[in-house]
Amino acid sequence: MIIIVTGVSGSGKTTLGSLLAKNLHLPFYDADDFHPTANIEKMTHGIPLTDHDRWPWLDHLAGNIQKWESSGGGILACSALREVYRERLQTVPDIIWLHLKGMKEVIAERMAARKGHYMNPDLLDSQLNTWEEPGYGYQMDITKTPEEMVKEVLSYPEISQAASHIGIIGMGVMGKSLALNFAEKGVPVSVYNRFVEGKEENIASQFAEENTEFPLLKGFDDLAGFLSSLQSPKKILLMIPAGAAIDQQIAQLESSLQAGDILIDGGNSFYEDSNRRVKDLEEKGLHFVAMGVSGGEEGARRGPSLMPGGSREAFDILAPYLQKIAAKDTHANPCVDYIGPAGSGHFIKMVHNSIEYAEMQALAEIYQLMKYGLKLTYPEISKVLKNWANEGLRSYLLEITADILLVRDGREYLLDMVLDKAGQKGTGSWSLTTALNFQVPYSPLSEAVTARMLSSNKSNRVELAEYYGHRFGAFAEDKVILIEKLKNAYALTRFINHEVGFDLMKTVSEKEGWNLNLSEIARIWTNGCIIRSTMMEQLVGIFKDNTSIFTTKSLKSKIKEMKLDLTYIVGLGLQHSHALPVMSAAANYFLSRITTDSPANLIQAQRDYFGAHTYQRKDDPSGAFFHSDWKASVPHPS
Ligand SMILES: NC(=O)C1=CN([C@@H]2O[C@H](COP(=O)(O)OP(=O)(O)OC[C@H]3O[C@@H](n4cnc5c(N)ncnc54)[C@H](OP(=O)(O)O)[C@@H]3O)[C@@H](O)[C@H]2O)C=CC1
Ligand SMILES: O=C(CO)[C@H](O)[C@H](O)COP(=O)(O)O
Repeated sequence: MIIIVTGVSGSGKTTLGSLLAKNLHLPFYDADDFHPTANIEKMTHGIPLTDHDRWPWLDHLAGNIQKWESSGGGILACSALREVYRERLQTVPDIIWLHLKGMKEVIAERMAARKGHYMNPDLLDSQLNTWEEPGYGYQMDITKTPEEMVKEVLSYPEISQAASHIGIIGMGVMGKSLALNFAEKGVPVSVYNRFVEGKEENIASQFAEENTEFPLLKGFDDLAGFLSSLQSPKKILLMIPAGAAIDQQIAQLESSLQAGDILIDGGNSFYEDSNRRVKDLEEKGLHFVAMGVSGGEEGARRGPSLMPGGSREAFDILAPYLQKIAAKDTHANPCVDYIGPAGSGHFIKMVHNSIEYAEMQALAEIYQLMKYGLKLTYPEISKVLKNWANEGLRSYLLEITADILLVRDGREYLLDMVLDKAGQKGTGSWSLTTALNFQVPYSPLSEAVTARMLSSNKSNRVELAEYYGHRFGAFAEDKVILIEKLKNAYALTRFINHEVGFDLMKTVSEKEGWNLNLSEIARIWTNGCIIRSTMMEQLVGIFKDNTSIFTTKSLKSKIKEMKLDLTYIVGLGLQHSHALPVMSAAANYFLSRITTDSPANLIQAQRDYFGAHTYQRKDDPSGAFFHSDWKASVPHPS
């Protein structure tokens, strides 16, 4: 939405425009700020501008208007005294013109009261003489207060009924937060939630009513009304559960959409479903953008990490909007970029979540070791984690864990009241099946999923704990030394978790021909998402020059040092009956990756013994396959 406030100098364009911008959450621009120095010099000295002076300035503004419109709109205060000037600015359709009108005396008084403005009050006569009365737009009486004028403007049909740039379906945790994020960035947004009689009624309209500070947010409880409120091409973001709900929602929408309209699935859909949907909808002339969204409720509201894949053409249309709502990296660049074709955006979100699972499990293991092994109190553990954050291990998950440990429920810690059965919705398990399908070793990350499964069978655990008399053992070692070793063990586990996830992305990208940019993915994950961390910032540089964390020269000596502590901690923990699924799998994974002589020669021999599966020989570089009659060759004791 572009609104241009016109009128002679001193008529109150800047006051009304900036107040309106605040109310509509749109950026405000003052055309005076775009004048070249020569024009300012002239006006300061009371010399009227000629058309020759104005054309380059107007052309510059006209170009900006197009840019502002494509990135969600803006409000411009510009004298635009003559019709030819206004025509020059009319570079996008549907500009809303507000023309400020008032008596010369009132304007002169205001100009005289103005401090620090370069416009010489003597120019008022020249301005009034140049002014050509427009036959369109809204004529506004400047004797009203700016607040009264804003109220009046907000009731104009062009604004109150303006077509929305984005539509969101699904007013759950994420949909609501994203809607407010868009509205706050000045993007006109319509929202819709399904109507289930007696259960889910008027969710979207109520939501809009609860958020009247965003006049460009409109709520609809009927799908037809929602769809007709959207600008063409329609851009509809689905924030509903993955699976059948997405297919049903697409089926319900399809007949009302036109070629070129864009559907975006921002949920945690399985990427193979997204592969299919991108293809199916493309064949029907519709664009489908399968977009991973991370950051939870707070991220969605304040700035998520966004991973859009699928239709490139649609991404280019959506980019200005997504860039507005996304988190910003350390260089203030938005944490969003086109990921790749088909379901690649959902694929990397799935991998993100499996790293998330492993990072959470690693912290759970650290917490367990500190609580039962080191006998630290919750505030002590929290303090250690905060220190680690300040010593280079900062991550969102580490920080929230340090917070969680301090929360009380009456006299108890709330954490002690939380039932130890971990839930999961699918992305973790899908990552494992995908890794298996692509033959990518995934043990540390898969252990995190398995740990959640094991935790969920609480009654069986309780029964077996009693049966075997399981108790966590306490460590006798020096606490300070052990905490340092734990820190290194945790740090290396994190590198390994990320190596595993990025390795899956590298392999699938090569096999699917997606050309995923690992460094750019790391950049998108440096802010907004759940696995954001200082390590992720390091990975941006690492994946520019390396395809593996393990071959990064600058990390080699540190990794070697941390390896000693990881293996020590895993050994110590296991000896003291602490299950450490992710840390031990990480140690095993790393050792297996750096071993020259693996015992797999025995596996091959066994396979050949019982099934004639053949094997290759170390002393035959040709790679030929051999079979031996192992049984017949066993020397019998004489
Ligand atoms: N919560 C989080 O931290 C994150 C969630 N996600 C993903 O985003 C998506 C939405 O999550 P979230 O907002 O948390 O979920 P919620 O459960 O909070 O909201 C789900 C929304 O979908 C609607 N809905 C449910 N079933 C259907 C259906 N069959 N047809 C149409 N609408 C339906 C619900 O409407 P009603 O109220 O009528 O039931 C509700 O508005 C999911 O895919 C989730 O995995 C992604 C990143 C983070
Ligand atoms: O996508 C998310 C964050 O990025 C979800 O919040 C998270 O993955 C929840 O998944 P689960 O319920 O399986 O733990």
